[in-house]
Amino acid sequence: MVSKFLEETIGMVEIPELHLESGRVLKKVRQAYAVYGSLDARGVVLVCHALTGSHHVAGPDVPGLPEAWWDPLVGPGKAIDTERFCVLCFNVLGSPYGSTSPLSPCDDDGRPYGMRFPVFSVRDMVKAQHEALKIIGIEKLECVIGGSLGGMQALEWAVMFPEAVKRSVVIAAPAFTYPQAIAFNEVQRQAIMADPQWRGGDYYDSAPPERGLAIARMLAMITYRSEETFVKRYMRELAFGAPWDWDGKFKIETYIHHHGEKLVQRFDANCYLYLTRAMDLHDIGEGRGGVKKALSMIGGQLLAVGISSDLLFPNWQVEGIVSEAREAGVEAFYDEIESDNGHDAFLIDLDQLDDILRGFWKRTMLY
Ligand SMILES: CC(=O)SCCNC(=O)CCNC(=O)[C@H](O)C(C)(C)COP(=O)(O)OP(=O)(O)OC[C@H]1O[C@@H](n2cnc3c(N)ncnc32)[C@H](O)[C@@H]1OP(=O)(O)O
Ligand SMILES: N[C@@H](CCO)C(=O)O
Repeated sequence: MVSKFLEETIGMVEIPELHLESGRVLKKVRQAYAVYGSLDARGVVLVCHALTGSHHVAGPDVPGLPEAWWDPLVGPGKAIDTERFCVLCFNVLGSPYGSTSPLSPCDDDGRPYGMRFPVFSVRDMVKAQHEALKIIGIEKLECVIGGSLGGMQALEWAVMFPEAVKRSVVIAAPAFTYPQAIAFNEVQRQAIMADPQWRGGDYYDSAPPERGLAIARMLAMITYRSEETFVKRYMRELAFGAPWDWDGKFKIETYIHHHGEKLVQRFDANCYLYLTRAMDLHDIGEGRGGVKKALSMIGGQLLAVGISSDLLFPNWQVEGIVSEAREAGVEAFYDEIESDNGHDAFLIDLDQLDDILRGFWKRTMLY
């Protein structure tokens, strides 16, 4: 029977023990997830979310979760078609939207872990998702797809579990995080840590470090857009006042302030520290004899999608995955979103992404 509406189920799986790359062990690890369509569908598509996203990928608002971020792409008849596939997304380890994170109670005293939470990696996120899928009863994935941090997860999925992943789509993510991106992340973390309200991460009984987190997001927004966008939208226009009196602001200033103020209402500063650290640690070649050797482990087909104006993870870094993967004998394709919107184009230019995905499905005979 064909259903006209998107059906979403929010669930939770608990993994008894998760052995992290660092050697630390987390017990009773919770993985919140969303499922779209029926688990009896012909196959499963796993969607991986980015830094501040959640497992709520599509559909109407869900209380406690941010607005759906890929609604135009996921649903009946859409590029990620919930009438053909069961679509699943996990809230990543370390995120504040339900999965185990620095907000979770620590075994020692029942208080939130804060900075006592172990540093974890993208591989740990993927390992947790793999364990959770086993509990749910899913062994094979028609496709794993994600952008940014989600793209890092999709690539790790393809390398770590080649027997399970038939296709992977890596959008706006590199094979490893280059130094400039680590530098951007470090400035953001320092903004949080310099906020006196951060208190070494132990702020759960007091006011949270909103100022620091807002400044972190302000910088991040500059890396998520592009000079072209800012010139087109704001150029040097004033939002209000006179800038030589300190009471005035350019429109570009009020824009980044707006996004800073919005994030503090929905995100946790310690989670931000840990998730950005996990992005820094991303390197598929690490411990595997280099990037090409790691890519040679991929069993299925790979599509990497760059963004022409991406400042954070420039298109040449994404294209590099494909050239190395081909040399390693993997059936790999490169495509590009042509856009001025910068890194976040994978959340904005969805008509282009729709075409790119449908093209990849055709090429790889998904349908
Ligand atoms: C994939 C994932 O897993 S991550 C989750 C994705 N979601 C987010 O990142 C949430 C934050 N949102 C965003 O970054 C963006 O809104 C996107 C990526 C969703 C869409 O991008 P765009 O369409 O370019 O939106 P834009 O960046 O212009 O933001 C629009 C907001 O800025 C405000 N804004 C625009 N210009 C200005 C300005 N000069 N001064 C103040 N505010 C401004 C708008 O009023 C609007 O506010 P609202 O969101 O409160 O309604
Ligand atoms: N803007 C998105 C993507 C960042 O990579 C987010 O906040 O998660």
